[in-house]
Amino acid sequence: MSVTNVDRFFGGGKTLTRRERPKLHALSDVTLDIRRGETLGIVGESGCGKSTLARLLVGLDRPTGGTIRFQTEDVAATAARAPRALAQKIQFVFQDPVSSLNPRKTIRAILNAPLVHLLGLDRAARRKRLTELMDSVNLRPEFLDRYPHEFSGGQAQRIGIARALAANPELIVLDEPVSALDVSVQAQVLNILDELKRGFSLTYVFISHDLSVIESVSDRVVVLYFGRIAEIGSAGSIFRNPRHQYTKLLLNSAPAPGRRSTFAEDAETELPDPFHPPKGCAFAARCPRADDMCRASRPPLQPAPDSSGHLAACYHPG
Ligand SMILES: Nc1ncnc2c1ncn2[C@@H]1O[C@H](COP(=O)(O)OP(=O)(O)OP(=O)(O)O)[C@@H](O)[C@H]1O
Repeated sequence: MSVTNVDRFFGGGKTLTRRERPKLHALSDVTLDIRRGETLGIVGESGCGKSTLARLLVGLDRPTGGTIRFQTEDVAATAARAPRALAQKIQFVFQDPVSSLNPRKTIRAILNAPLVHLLGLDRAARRKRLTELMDSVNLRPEFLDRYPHEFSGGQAQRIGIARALAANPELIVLDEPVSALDVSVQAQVLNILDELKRGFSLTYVFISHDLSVIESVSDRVVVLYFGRIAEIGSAGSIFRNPRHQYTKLLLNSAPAPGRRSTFAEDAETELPDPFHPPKGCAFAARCPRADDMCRASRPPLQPAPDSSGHLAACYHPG
């Protein structure tokens, strides 16, 4: 998937009395590639645009600028013209496992829907696939006739994962898939995701505000700050050698190893006004190294000198 110069703002336009309606910049100028077979982690504190990006990647929303292509197709155009074809390739797992499942439907009905509507399987093929799906998320087939409220959070999230897997997608976007779960259950779900990824040659975009989760699952990591990419690189490089001062601050304030803390607890969370984004670096007001240049102009994403593919939008990296 290629995301090129993507913007998403909300609001804008004119009121009835022709006054300018303010524009909220949720995402600005986001460019990144998602490579086949990788887990791309996207991390950032609340309000930085993670969920907005997730919705754009799966075609639930369309960018106000820029393009998102999956293989050769424009995601927003395919979502409008052939949503089922898109859903066969790209799936989504939500944060809140229980409320993302229809409470009035049994698990069998929930899992059957994509098998009928996306794959057009006959009854015998569906029965076989249902057993395989339940098995792949370590749930007993007897559970098929139960309702979502009868499951624990971890079990419900495994059903959410089985539902995403049902149509044999190539890419799964997981938006905070373990954030609502207890830590012990998180590990279980992360292990299942890892096994599924290898077993079915999947590609994941894994969104979380939790540094320790992102560190444990990602091949590459994107750090979002205030709707822009602050830094992107291999997980090893980001966690061992962060270049953006924002990432450094986060890592320094998070206890390692097994850092359990998350952004909201660690960093001061006051962000610039999203209706009036600053001219320069959005992190300048919080940054120990900020100078006049940082406040006057926005630093572009620039590669590290070691040609590792690690980019940071910072005038004073490293
Ligand atoms: N439909 C919408 N209308 C107006 N503003 C929106 C809408 N969706 C998101 N926003 C705004 O866009 C910004 C980014 O929100 P988003 O939900 O993508 O952040 P997030 O990083 O996922 O945060 P959280 O982890 O709290 O969900 C926020 O300022 C949010 O208020």
